Amino acid sequence: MSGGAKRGGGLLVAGTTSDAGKSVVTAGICRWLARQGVKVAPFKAQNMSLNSFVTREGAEIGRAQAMQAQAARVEPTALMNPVLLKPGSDRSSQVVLLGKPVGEMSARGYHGGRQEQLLGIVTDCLEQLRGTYDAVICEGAGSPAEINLRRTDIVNMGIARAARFPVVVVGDIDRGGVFASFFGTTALLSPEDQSLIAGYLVNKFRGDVTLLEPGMEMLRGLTGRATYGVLPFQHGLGIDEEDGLRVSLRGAVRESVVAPPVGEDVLRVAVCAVPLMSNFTDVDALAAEPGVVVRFVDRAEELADADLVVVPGTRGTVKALAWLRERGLADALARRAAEGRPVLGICGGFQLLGEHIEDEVESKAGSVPGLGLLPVRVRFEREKTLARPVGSALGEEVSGYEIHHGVAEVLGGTPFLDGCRVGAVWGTHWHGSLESDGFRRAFLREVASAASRRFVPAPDTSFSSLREEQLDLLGDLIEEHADTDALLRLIETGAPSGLPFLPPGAP
Ligand SMILES: NC(=O)CC[C@H](N)C(=O)O
Repeated sequence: MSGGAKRGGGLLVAGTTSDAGKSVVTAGICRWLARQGVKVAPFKAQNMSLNSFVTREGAEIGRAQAMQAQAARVEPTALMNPVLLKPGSDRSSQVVLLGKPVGEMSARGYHGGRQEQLLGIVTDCLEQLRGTYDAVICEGAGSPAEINLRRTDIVNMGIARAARFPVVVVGDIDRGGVFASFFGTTALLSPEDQSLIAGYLVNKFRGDVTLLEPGMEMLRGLTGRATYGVLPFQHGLGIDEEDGLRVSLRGAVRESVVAPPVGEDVLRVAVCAVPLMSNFTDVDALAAEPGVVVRFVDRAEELADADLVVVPGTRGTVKALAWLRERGLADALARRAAEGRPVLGICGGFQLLGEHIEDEVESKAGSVPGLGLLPVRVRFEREKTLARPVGSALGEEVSGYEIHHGVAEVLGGTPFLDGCRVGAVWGTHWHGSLESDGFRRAFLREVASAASRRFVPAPDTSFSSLREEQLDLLGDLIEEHADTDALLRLIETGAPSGLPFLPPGAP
């Protein structure tokens, strides 16, 4: 395959549960194949996430697929994630189709018909990718054995069946129950689906593999299927994961780099864990700086010792505003602003720092007063702004991306990217600006000085190199701990024939 002799091979990476590690395994396989000279693309028919990215063509896709494209060393496109569901509540999501929003939909309405119509579209996207790439590594969602959803499935066995792709099921052994999960996941599928389940991949293993080996032998005896690898537990690999419907990251600390701080003080960043937080990955670039400690908070008291408070993006600007007020965070932010202590609002977080919001689109709440910390008026439009702007701030080049319905009219302050700054309160619609190394350092110097901290940013943190290192680590995991010859055979020739059927099958 490495010579590009054969087109259109592939594999579906499914999971026994959400969070089993499908996204990172898919990325690892992409990086390993790319290193072998294989022209490879990632694919996820349908993703549910509030962490999204804008392609060069201006299409919105899940961040996980953009990260996997980088692992594959190819430019991300809408084909790689044709359906993106962005939850707006527990029951409804914005449906983004081929990179553009097409409407809000209830879960019932979606599974009750719409999803079936989408199978044709997503298989068509996969076929287009297969026509261009030697291999397409597909990621499933949740578990392929969600028996209530199988009939309308377009992301697990639905897509594997349409493409006749072999399936490898990833299980998280750290939670226990991995053998039963592998067995049960297989045994609850129809005979036709089971014929594509090639085998298993154990993820997040700690300890001595020889202790696991008898279990894998028994699993082979029970299922007639091989375990393609045992990947060890690794810290710090949570790059651009999906967030599913997780409501809050309250109390979570973003994993920081191991390098010691350069200056005498650390810098504490508190990120308000607003409802429907979008692209909280924006703060990963801060956590990548030695000496910057990033944590998610939801109490006013937690802002007291923070040197910088970030109000991140949200799919519910008006909802987030009400939440900040209810929890006393709004008052704490106003006090900070008055004291000249730094606050950074990004996208939805920027919008709510303004004076006024007119929203007949997202919340349909009409006219809502903002926190009034920035001279900005926001009006929500039906048309979504999707862009990849470049510009400069604090004398440094900045690039970012924009995903929002709200349009901001900036009425004063010092210009800052597309937004403005008043005193120590900064606001912009741009996501990803902190990934620009020079700007991030300059911004952190401003924060340190406003907070009177003897914090010094490291002179050489390169966010893109750190990201590359992580992707390389994922490639190493696959190369060193999976049976890559067997995986390559699967990708090239499909599931082995004669795989046994495990009763009872699909109900
Ligand atoms: N990404 C965001 O934070 C979006 C902000 C807001 N919900 C809008 O659509 O305008």
